[in-house]
Amino acid sequence: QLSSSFYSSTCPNLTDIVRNVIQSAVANENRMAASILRLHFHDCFVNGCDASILLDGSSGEKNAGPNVNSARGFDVIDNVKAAVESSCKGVVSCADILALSAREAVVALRGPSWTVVFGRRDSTTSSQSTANSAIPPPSSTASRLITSFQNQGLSTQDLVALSGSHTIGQAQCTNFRARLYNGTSGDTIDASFKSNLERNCPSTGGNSNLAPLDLQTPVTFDNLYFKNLQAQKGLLFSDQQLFSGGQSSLMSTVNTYANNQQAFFSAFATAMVKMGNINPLTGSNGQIRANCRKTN
Ligand code: HEM
Ligand SMILES: [Ca+2]
Ligand SMILES: [Ca+2]
Repeated sequence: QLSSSFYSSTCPNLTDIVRNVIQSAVANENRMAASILRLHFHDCFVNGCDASILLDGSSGEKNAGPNVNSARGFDVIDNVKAAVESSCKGVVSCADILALSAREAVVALRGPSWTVVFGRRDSTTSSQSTANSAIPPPSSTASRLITSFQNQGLSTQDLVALSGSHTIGQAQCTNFRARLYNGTSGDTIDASFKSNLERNCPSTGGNSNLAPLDLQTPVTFDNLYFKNLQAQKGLLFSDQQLFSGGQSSLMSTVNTYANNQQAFFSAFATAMVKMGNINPLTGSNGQIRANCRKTN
């Protein structure tokens, strides 16, 4: 029941306002597009797309394992919200702002566009424990990834398409170190790719050192992520599992997207709309937060 025209009378310039703020944030730091896209994912997988991840508080989602010292871009979302509030006071939810910002972030790095539907409302709670259980870790096997996406109503095609988000952005050493030094059962990482990663990710220390999720084009939204997987050059164990985890439907979907960027773009757009529809608060449930970091 979300709708593309939800704000057409109450905030007719919403798209332009959000686009301007996101474009300038991405121009200032290309990686910010990736960080904003990831915030929308980490919101939607935890009690639906309700801006729960944006609430401050040490017992909330910001301090959950997948987010602490990792999720970023909250200041940019504050700037988007401030710009929206100055034209359309009290009408646009933080959850809708995040969904629209994610699309504008992808478009800013030359990725596909899609129609964003609106009408989500904001939660009054944030669940650290649900974030810890619902967001899959980078050590996930293919079957764990399938189950975790299935729990959100997302298919194996959606899993592979949405994982294509890792065509942009960075990951910290702590999230791929085990592959380099401990060896992960079933891992198939390319040997020279592995030695290159070891240079900036030592066996101890350097936990927050960064490596690009797509070693070829980390600031362009394209299909090279899938070609990397075919070459055993996915950065995270979970990335490589899509091609090498023994699930033939995942592997063949990776091949399809590696061979046809348009097929990836169209599946990504479809999957982003599906993800954005996970369990929204609507009608009189929840609220329109005045400040995305706090309940009213
Ligand atoms: C399939 C399961 C997934 C796993 C296990 C996973 C895991 C991760 C990890 C560990 C990082 C690096 C975080 C850090 O080192 O601070 C990361 C980054 C990222 N993830 Fe995922 N992710 C998954 C799916 C997704 C999805 C569905 C999206 C978006 C729709 C997404 C978007 C991103 C982006 C854009 C980044 C880079 C963020 C930045 O540079 O700030 N990921 N992911
Ligand atoms: Ca949420
Ligand atoms: Ca790329």
